Amino acid sequence: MFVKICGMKTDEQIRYAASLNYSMIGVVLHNGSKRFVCIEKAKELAKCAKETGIKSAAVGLTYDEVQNVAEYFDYIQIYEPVKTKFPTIFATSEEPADNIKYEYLLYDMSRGSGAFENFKSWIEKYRETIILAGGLNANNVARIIRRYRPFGVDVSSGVEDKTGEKNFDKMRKFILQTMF
Ligand SMILES: O=C(O)c1ccccc1N[C@@H]1O[C@H](COP(=O)(O)O)[C@@H](O)[C@H]1O
Repeated sequence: MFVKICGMKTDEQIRYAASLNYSMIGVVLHNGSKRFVCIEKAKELAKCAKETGIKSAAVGLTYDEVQNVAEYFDYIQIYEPVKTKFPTIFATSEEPADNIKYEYLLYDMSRGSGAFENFKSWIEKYRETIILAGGLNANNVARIIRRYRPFGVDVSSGVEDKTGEKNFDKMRKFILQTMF
């Protein structure tokens, strides 16, 4: 199971995610996010991910938000269907048109809000390739995996504590729930 964790803000968080065998980390460059990091910090975090061997994604709502750091990351994660020269995680809550090109398809209604909503029925067609996100946590992820059998899952709020910081105990419990 592919398991991505989003909203990394420190080297320590990245190293811990790598030690737990998360598949990919995300660094958020959307200015309105509480997980926003500046360009220089994003470059540092991308370097740390490379050192640990974990894959990395620069996350923004638009290509404009990630384009200045894209070359430092393995992927960009964007919510608009633009063609770029970078390997792309296309994030959407609508079924993608056939002409949209991406390396990974991410279903995400939440965009880092932690809100869970039932997944739309069109995702069933993509179950072998899709990554599911939106309000996942250690209490619901195993049920979602059993129900949809997706390629992967992605989490952010569900592994944070009340202050909005990544919680190492929740990170560990989450990934354990994806292994069965
Ligand atoms: O995490 C953010 O702040 C964010 C901002 C802008 C676009 C996407 C963002 N995060 C992505 O949303 C999913 C789901 O988040 P959550 O688990 O419901 O909090 C997350 O995994 C990121 O890929």
